[in-house]
Amino acid sequence: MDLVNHLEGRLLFAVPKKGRLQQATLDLLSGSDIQFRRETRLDIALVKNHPIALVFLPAADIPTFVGEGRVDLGITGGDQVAEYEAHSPATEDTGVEKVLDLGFGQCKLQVQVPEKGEIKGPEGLVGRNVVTSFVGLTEQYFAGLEGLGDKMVNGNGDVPVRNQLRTKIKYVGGSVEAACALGVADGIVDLVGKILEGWSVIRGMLTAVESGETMKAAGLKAIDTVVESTAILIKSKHPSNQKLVDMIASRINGVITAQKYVLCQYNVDRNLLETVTKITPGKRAPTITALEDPRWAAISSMVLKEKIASVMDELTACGATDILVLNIANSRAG
Ligand SMILES: Nc1ncnc2c1ncn2[C@@H]1O[C@H](COP(=O)(O)OP(=O)(O)OP(=O)(O)O)[C@@H](O)[C@H]1O
Ligand SMILES: O=P(O)(O)OC[C@H]1O[C@H](OP(=O)(O)OP(=O)(O)O)[C@H](O)[C@@H]1O
Repeated sequence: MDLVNHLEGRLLFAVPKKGRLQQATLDLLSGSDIQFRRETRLDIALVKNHPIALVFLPAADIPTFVGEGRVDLGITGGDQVAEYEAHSPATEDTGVEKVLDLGFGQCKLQVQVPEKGEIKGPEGLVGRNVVTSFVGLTEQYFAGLEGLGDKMVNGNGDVPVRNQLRTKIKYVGGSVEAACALGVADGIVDLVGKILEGWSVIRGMLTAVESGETMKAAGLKAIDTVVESTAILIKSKHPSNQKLVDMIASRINGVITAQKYVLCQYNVDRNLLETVTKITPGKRAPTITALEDPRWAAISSMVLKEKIASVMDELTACGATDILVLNIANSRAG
């Protein structure tokens, strides 16, 4: 099939073609009932049930395609958007707009140095060699450290900040963590992932901790954070079909909300209504239904998944009974 001729009239939606964000993105599309079949080796897939074409691109390239208005919508890391913005400042027609934070792909872009080396803080890297895949953000960061922060304008004959920096910043496309051991760098600026740790009894919620496995394995330690990131849905300044963009954003938001919340149902003596509704206030307000026994009421309320165990403990302690927790398949909120 000549795919290019089938793109006419379709909203172009860029999704990561590989890597850490791909599976969660595909799960979101499936939860949003965006149906497609991707032919082997093809980076464009036509959506069967909407006038949309998915374009599979490297996460790092998605902000450029969206920012230049070649693609209407995209899912990528907030770090990639920040990097794009560091070297391509937005104009009236170019640049990306953030639509939704998607919550997955949590990571931090950090300054790292050899654990056993002499450099203790980021100032120790000024004037030295730094290797990264995020050149724009790293230049901005060291410009700040070197006191060049307010001279970052490239136009009007100003010397680009890159040429004024004393720190030498070099680009590599991957395996950044090897640069110090190989003698190419004194320090690096690289991503450190976050993983869900599990239930914290102390905090009464699910907690995420830094993974840092790659960093530790390479004998490095983090000495500062340049940017924190999660996956985001972005759109171009003038999308070809704003109505469709709104529909997709609303569907994706529904899936994310459904993943974050559970529905908690229980019965309670009406005298306790004021107390228990403070424990389960819901997103807007809890639903209170009358029971056959006029002294009792049934309550139904959305509760953050990460808090449900402590909420159930509190409800039980207050005298609520028949507490049920149900998963939410999908949702739409106002
Ligand atoms: N360890 C990690 N934990 C969580 N999220 C990460 C991690 N590493 C990267 N990410 C997120 O995923 C995005 C894509 O990174 P990833 O390395 O998977 O891309 P890729 O397209 O496979 O690139 P490459 O070929 O350079 O590895 C990053 O921009 C970041 O937002
Ligand atoms: O904190 P961790 O969970 O160990 O993850 C961090 C690593 O993940 C990313 O690399 P990736 O594995 O995508 O490969 P790359 O080095 O080729 O970019 C990043 O660049 C780090 O090297």
